[in-house]
Amino acid sequence: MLRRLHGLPGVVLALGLTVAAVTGAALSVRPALDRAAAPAVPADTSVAGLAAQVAARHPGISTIRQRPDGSIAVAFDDGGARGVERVDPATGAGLGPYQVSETTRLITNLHRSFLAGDAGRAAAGVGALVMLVLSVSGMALLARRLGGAGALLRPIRGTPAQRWHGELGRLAVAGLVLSSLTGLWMSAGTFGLIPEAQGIATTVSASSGAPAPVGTLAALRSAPLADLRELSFPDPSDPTDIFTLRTAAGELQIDATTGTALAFTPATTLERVNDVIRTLHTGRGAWLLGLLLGLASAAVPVLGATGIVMWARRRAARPRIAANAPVGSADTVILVGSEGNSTWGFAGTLRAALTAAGHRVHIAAMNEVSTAHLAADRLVILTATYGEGGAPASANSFLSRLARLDGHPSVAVLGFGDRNFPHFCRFAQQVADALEAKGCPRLLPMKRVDRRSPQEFAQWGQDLGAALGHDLKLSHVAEPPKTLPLVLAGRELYGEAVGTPVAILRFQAPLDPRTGAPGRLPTFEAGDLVGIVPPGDTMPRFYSLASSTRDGVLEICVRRREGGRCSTFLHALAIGGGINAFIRENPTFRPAAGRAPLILIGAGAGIGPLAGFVRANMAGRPMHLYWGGRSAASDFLYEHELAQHLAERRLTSLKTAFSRDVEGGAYVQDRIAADAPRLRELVRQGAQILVCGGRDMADAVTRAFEPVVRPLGLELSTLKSCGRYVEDVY
Ligand SMILES: Cc1cc2nc3c(=O)[nH]c(=O)nc-3n(C[C@H](O)[C@H](O)[C@H](O)COP(=O)(O)O)c2cc1C
Repeated sequence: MLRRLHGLPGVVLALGLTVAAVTGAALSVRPALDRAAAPAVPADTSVAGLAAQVAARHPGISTIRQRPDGSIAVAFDDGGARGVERVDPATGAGLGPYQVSETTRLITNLHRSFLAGDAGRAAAGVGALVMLVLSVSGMALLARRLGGAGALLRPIRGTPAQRWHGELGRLAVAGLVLSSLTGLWMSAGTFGLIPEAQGIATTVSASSGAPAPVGTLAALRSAPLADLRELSFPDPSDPTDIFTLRTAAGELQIDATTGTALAFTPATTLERVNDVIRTLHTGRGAWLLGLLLGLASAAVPVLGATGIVMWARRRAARPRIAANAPVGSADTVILVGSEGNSTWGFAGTLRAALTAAGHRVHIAAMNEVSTAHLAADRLVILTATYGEGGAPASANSFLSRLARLDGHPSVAVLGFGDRNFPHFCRFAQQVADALEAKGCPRLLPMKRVDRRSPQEFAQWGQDLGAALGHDLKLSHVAEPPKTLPLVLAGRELYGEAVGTPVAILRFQAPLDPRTGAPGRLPTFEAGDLVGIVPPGDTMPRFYSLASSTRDGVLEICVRRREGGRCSTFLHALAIGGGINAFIRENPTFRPAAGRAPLILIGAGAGIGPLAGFVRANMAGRPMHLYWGGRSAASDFLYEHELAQHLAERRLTSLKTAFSRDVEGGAYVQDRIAADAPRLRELVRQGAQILVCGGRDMADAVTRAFEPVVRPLGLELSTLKSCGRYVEDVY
């Protein structure tokens, strides 16, 4: 619901909102400029003083108006010479005609009505309402992603579009809510939806003698100029006409002959509210607020563009459920909990494999769960986890609905998540627990898939097949990747002597066959993943990238595994040999922005992305690398390059551990334990820790790191949840 409220309306109205916001941002600068240009109003000047000075020059003066920035405009009709003039509040001297520039007029009209009269004004009002809904629903969505309202200030992870959208959104939300609420109010006022402020009409009788000089009128002499909004002069042809002085407090009628106050009509509450709202919307009279509101509005085009990118991606990945077996006839029901939609893709692969094996399969979102679903023989649940271990969008009402339903199918739950989060697949665990508590027999123990690993999914498929009594081959290829050809340009081989053959492989784009010029590499950063599909296979294997596009090569470290189809293929590839590959962003595994130190920890081929981060560290940010191999003589990957980086200060320190060396014989976690005080100091300075390598090594590093941070009153789970301890583990 929230997403529907936020997504499509935002995309459809992005252009209109951008026009309103950009023009609003442009107008927001005016109050500050006007204020800088407006002459200062002297504290001791009275309305009478200024009126006398101006009246001496303009006998046909009709009004003196003070704008919120303090500038004064005088309207006059001096026997045919009519006009509006700006005057100096201190001397009453003319400062030239008062006029609004054509550009300002155009921007104002665009802002208020899209240059389309009443229809445009109504559209602007609707725009304000949409902006309000988008701001509030956007914050609610962000809170849900980050784990609740209390987590709204946490670092935002995801693709660049998601990060920009979230970061700018939370910076701008207060300004946008204020602008849209006040805009909505003003718009409602324009269309008479807010009752007009009804001043109490007072009938006064003024004396009809000769008017006294305006500078002598007592009621005007006692009115400070700073309070003036507008002073209307009496009509010279009507001897009984009066002066009307408007201030924030109300309206004062003044006898033109005696200068006495005849009646005072205080401003109504509604008038005061309107005043405040106008100030809050325009920043007139509050230039700093105006500038802040302008900044918030300036974020709208970026929010619109990133929002459209996110929406388009989600749409492209949206499940297309074709030929779904009716729930009543299905023996197997698959329920999906997803937010970013990738889990739907896995569910589609599972459904295809089960259908091929002769099952009748119905697939639906977890939020749709009903008694009919629970009447099937078996229920398979695939669900992601979000925020602080919470439910994804399509499953957020599942647990409460389930509690009200009857039925006991046998169940298998598969969680999709990311080990970098402190609550890995926690929602899937909650679902499995709830089903067990309900008395549903377990078809399989609950399993977890880390970062959409097709291998882990395939493994689970084998287990499910075994439980069902037939083969189940799940080869999941997330949205068929568009691969591009690459050719092997260089190779270094390590570790053969110690039984861990690891190759550093460097690929380039093939030469353009027509021009012979070097082809272009796709865009990637160190730490992103390259998917490589080995010949005769459909399932890609993913390798962490050790280089970025700027390095001019695509570099990976590949350990050859016994029976490993892709690693064997890559190790056997001759220079000039080709592969088909595609890039998958891995935005969670990147050095955070800033100059805080980085602690890079890896073992074996896990050094790849870490070496890439060091290579890119031209700015000399403090980087400390801990790396473990087997033998310094055989598998010290990047030895020479790292030595050079140390000399160039791209790398601050390097600690290695070689497990098979006679001297030393240590693992990377031993180095961490030995260096605890130094590492603790780095964490105290705000260091981010990036770990890359095998699961066992990562677990050992976690155990070694916990005592490092505990004396600081920190838990690794806290560091993980704010992106300061991230793992890329296989
Ligand atoms: C903002 C955000 C929060 C996440 N929170 C968690 C979490 O707390 N625990 C977890 O295991 N995975 C977490 N993940 C990872 C997702 O569950 C994982 O990427 C999943 O495969 C996404 O599936 P979907 O595309 O179907 O939504 C999070 C991902 C994002 C983008």
